[in-house]
Amino acid sequence: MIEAEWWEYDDPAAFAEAVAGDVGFIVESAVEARGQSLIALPGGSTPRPVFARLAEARLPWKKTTIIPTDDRLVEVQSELSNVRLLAESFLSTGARVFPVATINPDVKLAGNAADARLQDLSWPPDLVWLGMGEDGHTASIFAGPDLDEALQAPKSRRMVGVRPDPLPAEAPVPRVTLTRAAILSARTILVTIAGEKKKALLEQAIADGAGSRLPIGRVLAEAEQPIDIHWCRA
Ligand SMILES: O=C(O)[C@H](O)[C@@H](O)[C@H](O)[C@H](O)COP(=O)(O)O
Repeated sequence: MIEAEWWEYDDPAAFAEAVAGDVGFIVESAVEARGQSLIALPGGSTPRPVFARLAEARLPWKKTTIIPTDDRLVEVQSELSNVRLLAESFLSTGARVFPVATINPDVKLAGNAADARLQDLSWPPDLVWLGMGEDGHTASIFAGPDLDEALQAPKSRRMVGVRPDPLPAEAPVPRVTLTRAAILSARTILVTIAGEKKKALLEQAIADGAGSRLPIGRVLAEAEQPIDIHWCRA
């Protein structure tokens, strides 16, 4: 049974402030305990106001590495690039923003390259922060041909390449994504969603757990750590 703790907000500003505060606490605690922090941040639109607040916080950024939970296989200057948003949001803080995507027509090779890059990092992440799509995907773990590989990858495998089918309308490109094992290795897992529809979907995924038809339910079902869910009504 997934142990989920829900935090609910009516006001987007309160949501952004609370999540930025939690992430900042994780970064500070990690640097205090281990001299460095590694956080994995999601793409999408929900996190953007949080990134803006977080980047203003006085944190040990120079001892912090930021990776995308997943990224699209596009040029870094593309609007679709997650690492581009992370660089725009956090490079000015002095944090290291660590790209994982390479342009490769063979998504499996792109996945191998991304995994090799992450093998160079001190693991596990102090935080994996996830969003969720209206189809229940999380990171770039989608239902479809690559789901089992992302779910069943061994603990040593940190990223895989995927080509969702159908390609998601908001970013119809192949991707690399953290595997379930990599997500669950995190010291802390945090999920942010907005709107009633996604709340109901995530509640169902959590209730269904390993039997969920939604990727996020399958990912979180094996979690041993409690999952903090921040939901903004608006
Ligand atoms: O690369 C991505 O698109 C994200 O990692 C993805 O998993 C995102 O978190 C969800 O699609 C939710 O996106 P919104 O926050 O925009 O709803």
